[in-house]
Amino acid sequence: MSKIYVAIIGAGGVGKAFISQLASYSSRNPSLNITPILISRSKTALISPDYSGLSLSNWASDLASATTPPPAFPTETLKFLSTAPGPVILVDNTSDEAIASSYPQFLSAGIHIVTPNKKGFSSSIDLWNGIYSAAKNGDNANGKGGFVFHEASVGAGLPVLSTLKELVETGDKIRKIEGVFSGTMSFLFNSFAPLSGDNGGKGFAECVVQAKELGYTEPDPRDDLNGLDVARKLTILARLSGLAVPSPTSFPIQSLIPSELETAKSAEEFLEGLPRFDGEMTKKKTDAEASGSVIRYVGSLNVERKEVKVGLESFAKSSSIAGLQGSDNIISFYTERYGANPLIVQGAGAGAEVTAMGVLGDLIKVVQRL
Ligand SMILES: NC(=O)C1=CN([C@@H]2O[C@H](COP(=O)(O)OP(=O)(O)OC[C@H]3O[C@@H](n4cnc5c(N)ncnc54)[C@H](OP(=O)(O)O)[C@@H]3O)[C@@H](O)[C@H]2O)C=CC1
Ligand SMILES: N[C@@H](CC=O)C(=O)O
Ligand code: NA
Repeated sequence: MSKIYVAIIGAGGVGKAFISQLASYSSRNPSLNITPILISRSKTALISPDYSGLSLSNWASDLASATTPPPAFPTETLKFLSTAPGPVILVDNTSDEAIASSYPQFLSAGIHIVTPNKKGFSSSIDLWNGIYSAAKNGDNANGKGGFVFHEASVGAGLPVLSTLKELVETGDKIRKIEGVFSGTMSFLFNSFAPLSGDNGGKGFAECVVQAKELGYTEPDPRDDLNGLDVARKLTILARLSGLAVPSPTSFPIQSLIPSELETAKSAEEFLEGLPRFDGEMTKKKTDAEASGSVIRYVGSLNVERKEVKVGLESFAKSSSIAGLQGSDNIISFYTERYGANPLIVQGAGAGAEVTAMGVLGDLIKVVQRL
């Protein structure tokens, strides 16, 4: 079989785990001739200019000592990838909006895209339409377009988008989707406000720092705490359910960022100031406890009523949402076929390894279609 070229942009938490899973997949499937030709971070890159391929054994130390800047995006990168002598899969492991905005160009050039980056699918509806009109698994089925898959953009490696697509494609009607959609928010409230009520004296800000250290948060944790990460995931689910939500800010979102910290100039400045507001979150927690409940950050999409909502709610301790552990997500699909008993997907919704699994799973979907 001819070579399958892979270009990897972003080598942070998810990127590193992805490369290690790809190396293992590639060695278990040598006949596929998986050939990495680009591994880049924001300032440096490893490039194989003659397309012979990069070694995945020492890539981390090679990249750490590299001085070559990444090819300019999109023009130089597009030129390099579109002149490869075989199929190319671009893996975007960043959360960069500018990279996501170029997906239509790459797809139109026949380059396949797999990514956990939500930005392309949850920003303006025009970008969404641009991506799906260029993609082979969109409106460009008979053209030269590349395939695009983004399972890890919602619920990390959990089969959320594949489940939803299959429900829709087989003719079921989605009525409502609801649950916990953020690994960070799940971890925060499961550890700050556990069912037992006793969290060992941890403040909310301390839990946020821990979520960041565990690799659950977005590169800037304010993107989780302001509710936008969950709003983006619901935007993606809404669009796949047939609701053309114009943008992720076109419905109510409850932010957990104290108004005094809205002007913080960096994530570091924000995290430094956050402990001053621990009392506010502790009050919400104790108010809920007084009525035998716990607080959890949830979202819901009511397709029939065209309503999307994102925010904090109180849940009875016996409910499945209150009983989640760690970074677990729980996503309930209420559909015509499933009736009153929803189809439920549950499990870790953040973390490098489970997210990388979703990205590699998408790469395998592309490979199977080549
Ligand atoms: N972490 C998780 O649990 C989950 C993450 N995701 C998504 O996965 C993506 C990656 O997350 P994560 O790995 O945690 O984030 P990190 O911050 O750990 O990594 C991001 C990587 O992207 C690189 N990068 C950023 N901009 C550019 C650019 N313009 N060109 C090249 N490289 C760039 C960074 O470079 P540098 O190293 O130089 O800073 C870094 O290597 C995000 O879109 C996130 O939403 C989705 C589901 C779960
Ligand atoms: N920051 C996100 C990562 C996955 O999308 C989360 O916590 O869920
Ligand atoms: Na997923």
